[in-house]
Amino acid sequence: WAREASLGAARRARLPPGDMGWPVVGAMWAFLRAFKSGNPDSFIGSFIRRFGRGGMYRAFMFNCPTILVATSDACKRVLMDDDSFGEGWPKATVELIGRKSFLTSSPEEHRRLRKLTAAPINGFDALSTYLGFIDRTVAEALHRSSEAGEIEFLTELRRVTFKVIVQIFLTEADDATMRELERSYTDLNYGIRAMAINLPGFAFHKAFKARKKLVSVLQGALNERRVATAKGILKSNMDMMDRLIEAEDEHGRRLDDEEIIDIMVMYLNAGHESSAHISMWATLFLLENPDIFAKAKAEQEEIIRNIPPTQKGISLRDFRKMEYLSQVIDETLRFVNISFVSFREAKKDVSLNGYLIPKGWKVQLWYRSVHMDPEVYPNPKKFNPSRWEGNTPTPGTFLAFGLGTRLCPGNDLGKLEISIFLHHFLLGYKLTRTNPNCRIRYLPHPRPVDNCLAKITKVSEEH
Ligand code: HEM
Repeated sequence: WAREASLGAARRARLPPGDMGWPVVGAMWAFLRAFKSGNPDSFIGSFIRRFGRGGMYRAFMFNCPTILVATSDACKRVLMDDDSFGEGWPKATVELIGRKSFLTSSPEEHRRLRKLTAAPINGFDALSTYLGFIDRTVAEALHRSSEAGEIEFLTELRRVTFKVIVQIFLTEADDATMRELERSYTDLNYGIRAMAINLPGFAFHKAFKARKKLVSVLQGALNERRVATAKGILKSNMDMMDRLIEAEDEHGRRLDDEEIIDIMVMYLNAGHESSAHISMWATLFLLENPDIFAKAKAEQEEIIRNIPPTQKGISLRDFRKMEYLSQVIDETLRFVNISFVSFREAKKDVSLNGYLIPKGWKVQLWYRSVHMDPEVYPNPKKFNPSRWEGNTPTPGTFLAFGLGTRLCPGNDLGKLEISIFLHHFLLGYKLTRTNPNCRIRYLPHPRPVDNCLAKITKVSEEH
């Protein structure tokens, strides 16, 4: 109320409709209740019901006055306007991912570091470099899982995608380091969308301890690199940590340890969670829809038939031929909404759709609402990969990877990993869930609470 009052009557009258909720907690209870009840759309639904379909609402969330934006056009305008909007992530996310990561860097620093880090993970050449490693890692993991009896399918997938991102960022990490990092990331993630309450029993507290462990492991790796460089030990292959150590800005300034570590913490996290979750969901949707499964499998069989006998494994060209599989993945991304919301902050007073977004207020971009809007996606609750056939989405309607200068730099890599996993799965394996009707938890990402307990069985001898 105090934050609204300080705007003055004229500016207050231009705020979008909404309600600041209960003192201190604001709309957080309603948000958590909706996500824990298994019906996350009921949160924005309650604003629509009370204040109309305008798509912009005011609320108090994560301890800040906030404008919720839930239409594709308004999301696009915020995402494309870097002069008016900067990053505005909640305190918990910034504390856990790192104050010197992309989440808080200045626009110039962000541009520079993004260029440095995105080039080695994107584009034809970069992806060709990783394809063989991804292919082998996926094939081995599926084979191992099929011999292991009951497994947590999601946990196995997270191990696969984590191995890939560690290979790119920290090539020489040994198994013990990998395991330590992996365990800490599980705890870190559970705190990322929580309130920043650093008291025992709260998700943030455990996550903060996990961050400390991650920092100490990465600091150890960084120290080793610096010692090796000082001794003049040269490596033949540079990984991302080497690139970050070597990087200089136009004044010759290098990144300090804290900056390198925060960028690594961010990339190692962003680079494995989403790909693993989407691989799991795509597999489950394929199994629930036998006709879609059959069509996707037929496409993969056709691709395999056309691989020349001299070629080992699949190539990037084969991956580009996976048109229907790409539709299955896009539909999974739309349907699951792994990044259901993104956060910005107004750098100045902004007028949008006739409403005021006051300077300093947070802006939440509800990607989930855009993907579930029946005017954008008819029958949105139906999993229908064919809706993507011949359909290039208009900008702002498909936000699975964001948009604008913060567009996900790992979008192609993520899709490649998911495609390779599904390629192997469709051709050679079957999955039987232990609890097919297991409850779904929506925070921090949608997943069955049992992490998808299942048995994987081989159906083809070729695998
Ligand atoms: C299916 C897989 C993935 C999904 C759905 C996904 C989704 C997203 C989304 C929605 C954003 C933008 C957030 C915003 O609007 O501010 C984003 C940013 C980001 N993603 Fe991804 N991502 C995926 C895979 C990856 C991979 C494989 C990597 C690493 C190689 C990665 C690294 C990042 C980074 C570093 C950012 C921050 C970019 C910036 O602020 O400039 N992501 N991702």
